Amino acid sequence: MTSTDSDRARALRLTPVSRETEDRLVAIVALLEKWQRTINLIAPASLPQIWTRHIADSLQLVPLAGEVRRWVDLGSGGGFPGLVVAAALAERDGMDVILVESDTRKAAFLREAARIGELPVTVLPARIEQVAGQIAPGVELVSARALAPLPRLLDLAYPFLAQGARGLFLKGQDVDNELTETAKSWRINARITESLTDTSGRILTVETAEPLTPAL
Ligand SMILES: C[S@@+](CC[C@H](N)C(=O)[O-])C[C@H]1O[C@@H](n2cnc3c(N)ncnc32)[C@H](O)[C@@H]1O
Repeated sequence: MTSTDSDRARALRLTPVSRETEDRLVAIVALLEKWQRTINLIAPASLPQIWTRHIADSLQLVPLAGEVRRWVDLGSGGGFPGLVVAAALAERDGMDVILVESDTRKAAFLREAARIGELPVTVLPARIEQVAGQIAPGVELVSARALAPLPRLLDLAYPFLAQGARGLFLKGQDVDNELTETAKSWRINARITESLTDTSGRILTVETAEPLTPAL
C-alpha cells in the first residue's frame, strides 16, 4: 500500500462515501494531480495527503448542510470544498453547486473536473462581488475555505445570507478571535464545531448575520 492509498483509506474512514462517489473522487484526484504540474491548485506539500487534507476536509460539510439543493462555494480554487461536495451529492435530484472562482485557469480546471465526473456543477469564472447579487436568489447554503478573514468573508457571503442561506465556513483554530473581531461590525448567530480531519480546524456554521448599522 502506498502512502496515498493509506491516506485515502484514512480519509474514507473519517468521511465514508458510496462506491460511486469514491469513483468520482478518484477521477477528480487524478485530474488534479495532472493539472497540478502546471497550475498550483493546492499547496504542493499537501499533495501526498490530498485525501485527508482536502477531500475529507470538504466531505465533512455534507452532513452539516442538510437537504439543500442550491449550494454556492466562494473562491473554490482547486475545488475545495465545492467540487467535492458536488461529487458526494451528484445523485440528489435538482442539485446545483455553483463554484465562483476568479482565477480563469483554476475555473478551467473546475469545469473540466465537473465534465469528466458528470457533476451537478455550474462554474462562474468571476469575482464574487460581481455575481453574488444575481445568483443569490434561491441559494440555500454558502460555503468557503481559506478565502478571507471572517469580517471580509461575511461581506462576500452577505448577499446569500441576507436571502436566507446558511453559511458553512472551514476555518482555523483562530476562529474565536475572528468572531470577537466580527462582533464589532456584525450581529452574528453562529456555532463552531471541531474539524474531523484536522485537530486545529474549525467549522463555523452561520445561521444569520446582519451588519450593525453605524451610529449616526
Ligand atoms: C487560498 S485559495 C483557497 C481555494 C480553496 N477554497 C481551498 O481551500 O483549497 C482562495 C481562492 O479564492 C479565489 N478568490 C479570491 N478572492 C476572490 C473573489 N473576490 N472572487 C472570486 N474568487 C476569489 C482565489 O483565486 C483562490 O483560488
